[in-house]
Amino acid sequence: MIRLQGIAKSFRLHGQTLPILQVAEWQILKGECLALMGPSGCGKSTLLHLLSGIITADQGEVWVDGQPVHLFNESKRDRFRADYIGYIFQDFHLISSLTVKQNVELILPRTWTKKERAEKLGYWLERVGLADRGNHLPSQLSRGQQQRAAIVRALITKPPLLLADEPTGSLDWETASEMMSLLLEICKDEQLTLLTVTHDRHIADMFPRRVHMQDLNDLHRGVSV
Ligand SMILES: Nc1ncnc2c1ncn2[C@@H]1O[C@H](COP(=O)(O)OP(=O)(O)OP(=O)(O)O)[C@@H](O)[C@H]1O
Repeated sequence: MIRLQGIAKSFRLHGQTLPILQVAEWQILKGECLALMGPSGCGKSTLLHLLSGIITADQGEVWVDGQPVHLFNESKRDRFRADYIGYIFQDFHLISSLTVKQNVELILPRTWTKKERAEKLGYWLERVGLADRGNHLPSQLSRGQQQRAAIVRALITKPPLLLADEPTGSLDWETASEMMSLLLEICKDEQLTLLTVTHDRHIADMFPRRVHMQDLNDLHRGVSV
């Protein structure tokens, strides 16, 4: 599902080049659910941005579900992101003036009929326990409910790859573990691939596979590439 080959990524800052990522080779299989851990600033979000085509590598290959993301220009990467990637953020990124349903409807393909939209929305809101909250504004929901709405928005189109950047970072432990159990259960049922960045050891322990950036990123292993 994901294959990285010979990746190098640096940022230019104040006239200096800061190497951030060097990944010789890495693979995630279709349907795998994986927690990505590592200290602050080690490049976890940068890796997610590379996989979703928000940024490009200086060199190397990024393959997602058979797509050569490294070869795409900006508009093709935008299209790829819309079709292949579901993103879940720490702070939900819901539009505050829109209801839960309206927030989700914004990203639905124009080709979906009105009936299809209503059915899928109904199904997924029910599935995450928000059946009676579709017409509520984000401010009328708890933080856990807001993240559930964000999960529906990320996966309603069944993207092959779900990327979650600290999705439980702003939730209390009980809400966080409930939300993560739900997300893992859904990904298993729907055979979705999930890559989740987390600082939380207990959240990471819920995943069948865990990877530390230190093991992935040659810069942090002191390996010269
Ligand atoms: N656009 C940018 N320009 C310059 N430096 C950047 C840019 N984006 C990220 N960085 C730097 O790259 C490094 C890795 O950032 P990244 O956000 O990937 O880390 P992270 O592991 O996700 O950190 P955290 O756990 O704190 O969120 C940091 O030192 C950061 O300052």
